[in-house]
Amino acid sequence: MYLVNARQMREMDRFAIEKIGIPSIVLMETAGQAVAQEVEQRYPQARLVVIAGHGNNGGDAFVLSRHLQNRGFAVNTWLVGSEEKMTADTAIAYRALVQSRVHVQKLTPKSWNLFCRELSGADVIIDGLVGTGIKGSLREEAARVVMEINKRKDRAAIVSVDIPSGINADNGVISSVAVSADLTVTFACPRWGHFLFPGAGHCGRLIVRDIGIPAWVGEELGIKARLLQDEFISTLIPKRARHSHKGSYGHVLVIAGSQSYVGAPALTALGAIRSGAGMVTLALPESIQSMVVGLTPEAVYWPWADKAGSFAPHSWEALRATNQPRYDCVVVGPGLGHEVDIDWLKQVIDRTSGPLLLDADALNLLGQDLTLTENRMPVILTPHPGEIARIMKMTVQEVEENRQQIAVKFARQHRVYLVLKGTYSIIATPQGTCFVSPRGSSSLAKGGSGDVLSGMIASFINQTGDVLAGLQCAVYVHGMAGELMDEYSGGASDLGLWIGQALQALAQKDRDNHTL
Ligand SMILES: NC(=O)C1=CN([C@@H]2O[C@H](COP(=O)(O)OP(=O)(O)OC[C@H]3O[C@@H](n4cnc5c(N)ncnc54)[C@H](O)[C@@H]3O)[C@@H](O)[C@H]2O)[C@@H](O)CC1
Ligand SMILES: Nc1ncnc2c1ncn2[C@@H]1O[C@H](COP(=O)(O)OP(=O)(O)O)[C@@H](O)[C@H]1O
Ligand SMILES: [K+]
Repeated sequence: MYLVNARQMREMDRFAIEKIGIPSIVLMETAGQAVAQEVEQRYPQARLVVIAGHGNNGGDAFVLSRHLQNRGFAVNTWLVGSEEKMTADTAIAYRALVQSRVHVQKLTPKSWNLFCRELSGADVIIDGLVGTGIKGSLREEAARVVMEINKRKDRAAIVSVDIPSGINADNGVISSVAVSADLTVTFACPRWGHFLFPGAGHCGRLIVRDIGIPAWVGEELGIKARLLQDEFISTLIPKRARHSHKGSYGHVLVIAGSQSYVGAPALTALGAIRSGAGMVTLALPESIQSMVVGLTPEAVYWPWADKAGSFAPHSWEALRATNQPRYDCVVVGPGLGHEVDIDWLKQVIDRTSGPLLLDADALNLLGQDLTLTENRMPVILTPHPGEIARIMKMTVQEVEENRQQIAVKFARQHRVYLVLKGTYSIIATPQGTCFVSPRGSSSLAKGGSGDVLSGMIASFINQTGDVLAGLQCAVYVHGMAGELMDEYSGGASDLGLWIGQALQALAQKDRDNHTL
């Protein structure tokens, strides 16, 4: 499913109207009807207050008000704005509502108290004040209305049309206030503002409804961002064959760990093993090997020269041995600590082959010289916002406010695959496309979850035989596993169990899709 900004959504609309010939009023009617259906299904017999602005977001609200009234709901509809400023379609939707003998009240200083009383009597408040057309921060009257809506949050369900009013659909920024919705019903495809914070935190449950715009329009318009979904990921999950052996599922090499971070390599190995890797070799500083073995008996161990609990400067020479097996994907970084230097990393990069994933401390080293991976492909970087901020010499806040742009630009410029972790994780490719995973939970906001993810990525790259497919599977399944795990008690080392459950659920979905 495509993920768009406000301009791209307008282009999609225009394409549907001008090139396909769907009248704009039909799009509005379908959008309004879709929200009405969602409300009817979820809140039967609720007393409703519908709030409409004079833009097209308000037009959708007028349509849904008419349909819900016809369905027998008690609806009070308020216009916040003026009839003169209505768009052509909104004016049509407004006339149809009035001519259906529905009374629409206009918010004025005189009617303010009545408006507040009606809000207090509502079971459901529907917010059609402003949608993707917002400019800057909400004007005073709209901001006051939003604050009144939010005051009823405990007593009424709040449903936003398209996007909660006050959120910038391009970047999730809230300039002053925004509606805090329980349910948001959007149309055709989601907007970036639904997945970027702080706006994303105001959407509640997000429903995307088809309004008749064909999916291929996104491709026609060259939209490069997509939201990952169960249906798509379930087709990527590697199948297990009865007639197979450990070599069938790839060999992951993890070069990681130090005395202070004994668990990190074990968690990376766990991520790989619990997501189906055939073989995992752990290259560790010699002195910590005996401790890690107890944590991961499935791995093969490769002790490298040690200096005070970290990799010794020349430990990479282990890679010189001519009889070393071929590794299908190499992960470098988890728990390396600060003792290894950039020359060590350079040697490791130059002397290994196949897909290379740099995580954690390897990313900090890479920040000193971004040309290190220039001659190596494919390279995967998995920074959290703090790591990419260090690499790019920005603040974490700057990163968080520009997640999409930073991920896409960095991946393109340095020709790497980049996973910008966090809520919600973004996968960006060297070709400039990007994918957002809606999956995840605060159960993952704990040390070690990222180590598990790097192992999962390597394992899925090997099993799918494709870097992008491997990344998509790993990020998505990791997030799903987090959702299944208890938010409080689940730790990174418990993820293994939930990875299995997530994979089973996706595999079942794939089977269902192939059953007539
Ligand atoms: N394909 C789609 O997604 C469709 C979208 N439609 C709706 O159309 C909406 C976009 O319509 P518009 O482009 O008319 O824009 P909106 O209705 O979202 O916003 C523009 C209106 O909001 C007011 N406004 C803008 N900034 C404001 C601020 N800071 N404070 C207070 N008021 C402000 C403007 O004066 C104008 O009246 C979508 O959000 C959606 O609800 C539907 O009508 C049909 C199809
Ligand atoms: N609140 C959250 N919601 C969704 N995913 C989260 C959340 N917190 C953390 N994660 C995910 O957990 C992982 C944490 O990685 P990272 O910060 O590198 O941890 P560590 O280095 O301790 O292993 C990332 O994949 C991130 O996207
Ligand atoms: K809205």
